[in-house]
Amino acid sequence: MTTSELILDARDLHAWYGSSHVLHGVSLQIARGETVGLLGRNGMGKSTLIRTLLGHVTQRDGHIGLFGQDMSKARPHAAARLGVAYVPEGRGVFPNLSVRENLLMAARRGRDGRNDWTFERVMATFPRLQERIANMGNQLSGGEQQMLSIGRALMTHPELIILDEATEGLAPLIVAEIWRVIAEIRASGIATLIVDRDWRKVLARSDQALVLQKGQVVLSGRSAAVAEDAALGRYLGV
Ligand SMILES: Nc1ncnc2c1ncn2[C@@H]1O[C@H](COP(=O)(O)OP(=O)(O)OP(=O)(O)O)[C@@H](O)[C@H]1O
Repeated sequence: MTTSELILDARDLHAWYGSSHVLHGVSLQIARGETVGLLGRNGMGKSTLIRTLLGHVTQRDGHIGLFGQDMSKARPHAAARLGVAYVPEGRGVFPNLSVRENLLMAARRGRDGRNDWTFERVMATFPRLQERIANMGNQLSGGEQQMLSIGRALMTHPELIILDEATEGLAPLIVAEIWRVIAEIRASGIATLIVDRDWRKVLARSDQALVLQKGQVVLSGRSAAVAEDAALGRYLGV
């Protein structure tokens, strides 16, 4: 893979919370349109890695390249302007705006002028949201809010969507619905970084995967190979 195909090129990342050293030299590359799974037990550094990539962890070291730009010292929001949409667990919805307003407010063209994720397409992708179109954000169930968050991310025409525990705590039917949408996003050519407790699904639906243990990458590669690795169960505690 040539460097120019990489939309994210993070190398040797370290992160600290005060004196606590949490990431110990993590590298992560994502190519255009690629789906990457990020696995690891609780507290191993997955969210910290994402927050570091987005510039939210200020005590950090290492290189972060995004679309060929050096973002190592960038502030939060700079990544969003470049086309990275972050869908944090159960957040990102305006409670006092309707579903329609939440979506329309997020709308903007992609960096290359793309406008293929229209309001109508998002509605067609999430039939449940269509039924709730006039409801306020705070009248939605947790699953509907999560869908709305993903819908808002799509309306920004991102190059990369980061989904941190998008299915956490949701009913099985809703979880299945979200995985269906994740597959649709993948098929549409948007790169994704996915954190989810269901490691089997993550590995079955991603191109590459990496497993974190105590802030270090202990296993990485093609997802199919990671799924077959004898050490996987030990790292995930399953
Ligand atoms: N704001 C914070 N201040 C101090 N320590 C933190 C903070 N956030 C996370 N940590 C610590 O950093 C380590 C990594 O946490 P992180 O949330 O990145 O793990 P994770 O793999 O995402 O796990 P989880 O699935 O539980 O969120 C843990 O030891 C955690 O206690």
